[in-house]
Amino acid sequence: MAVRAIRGATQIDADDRDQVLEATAELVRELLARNGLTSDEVISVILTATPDVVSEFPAYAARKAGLDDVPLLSATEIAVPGAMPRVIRLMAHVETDLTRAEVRHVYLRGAAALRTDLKQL
Ligand SMILES: C=C(O[C@@H]1C=C(C(=O)O)C=C[C@H]1O)C(=O)O
Repeated sequence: MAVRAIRGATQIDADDRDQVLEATAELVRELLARNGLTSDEVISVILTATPDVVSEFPAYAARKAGLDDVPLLSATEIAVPGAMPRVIRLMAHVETDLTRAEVRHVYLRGAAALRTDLKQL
């Protein structure tokens, strides 16, 4: 069993609380499913939102999505001029037998355009 880091991101259409809740839940769900994980194997998750997203804490959304006993933290992504708007990102540390090469990073919706270099299944 090793500790691995998994990245993910998604994009919402507007800074709307329901969209933050729903898109973050989808991101958490896909991260767990694509990597064969349960919440018991998640050590911690840091979530960021671009500065234009203030309607809800992504960490709250992740807890509501099932990570209820996982340490979570929300933070703001830096405001790089011209960067993609309304993006919620996550970095999860997990315990898994997956090798680093087997880990599936999860880029959903418009955020898929951020990392076209990553293999996605
Ligand atoms: C490209 C992304 O956005 C930014 C760039 C990153 C990178 O180059 O690794 C990571 C997070 C963000 O600061 C991303 O989320 O993957």
